[in-house]
Amino acid sequence: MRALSYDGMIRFRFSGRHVALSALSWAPADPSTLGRMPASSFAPTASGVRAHRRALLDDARLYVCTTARTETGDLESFLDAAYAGGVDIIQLRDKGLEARAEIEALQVLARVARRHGKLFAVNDRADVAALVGADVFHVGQGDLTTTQARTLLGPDVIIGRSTHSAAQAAEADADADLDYFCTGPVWETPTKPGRSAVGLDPLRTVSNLKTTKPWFAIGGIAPGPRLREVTDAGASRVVVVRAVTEADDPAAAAQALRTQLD
Ligand SMILES: Cc1ncc(COP(=O)(O)OP(=O)(O)O)c(N)n1
Ligand SMILES: Cc1ncsc1CCOP(=O)(O)O
Ligand SMILES: [Mg+2]
Repeated sequence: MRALSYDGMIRFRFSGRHVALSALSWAPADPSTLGRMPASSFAPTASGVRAHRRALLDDARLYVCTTARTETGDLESFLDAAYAGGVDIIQLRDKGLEARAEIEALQVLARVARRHGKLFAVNDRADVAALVGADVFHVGQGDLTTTQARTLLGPDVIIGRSTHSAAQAAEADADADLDYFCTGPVWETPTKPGRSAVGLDPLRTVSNLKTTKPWFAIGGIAPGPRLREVTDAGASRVVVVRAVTEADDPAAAAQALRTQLD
């Protein structure tokens, strides 16, 4: 592996292929300070990368998480269809993948996202997010702290967190190093077994908080009455899994959700 400096970015060459680490124009932290860096240590770079990603996040309405679709072998065509149908952000969320397979699937996702001028996200693993130059990194309540994630990824990566109550959402909104948060699961879902539904009330509360950050409702959302309940409760952005990943026509499913959200 060879590191090359390039226009303020660092590219690593893996067996002839380049992976851009677009977030790495910041000074790496002293490992002894890991977990104790103040938010102000992470001034955005002058690259414009963060501003561009933030602008795309601010406009985002529809966020999809997908597996690597190993059984069907149609990851690239699925991603193309989902973005073409109006999905703004796609996250690879495949708990069964080992790191190398995850990186390979993310390289496909990165390529398709670039083709569409959209954002792509990595779940849970900051090392993987750094290696693939992720636009977005998502953490749950028990994952890395925001400070730990920022220390590893730098200022340009969009960071989001799952919340399961209005109190956690308020805390996320007040976290200077977080860019967005998600609240749910609104309904119980087989996609996140063991996580109880929070219902619509937290959405109403969060909506009344007049939060400063973009936030998404998640969990059991589908086009039609369920999405209407969510928007009536005050959410204007949603994350879905099955509604798009299990659709016969993912582009049409995404379009149906987008039309209802816009
Ligand atoms: C966009 C988005 N929202 C919520 C989650 C769930 O994150 P988490 O609670 O950490 O659960 P896992 O996905 O890690 O099982 C997410 N991944 N993405
Ligand atoms: C990852 C995650 N976290 C909370 S709910 C959920 C899954 C939502 O999946 P679906 O849209 O299929 O109900
Ligand atoms: Mg997680």
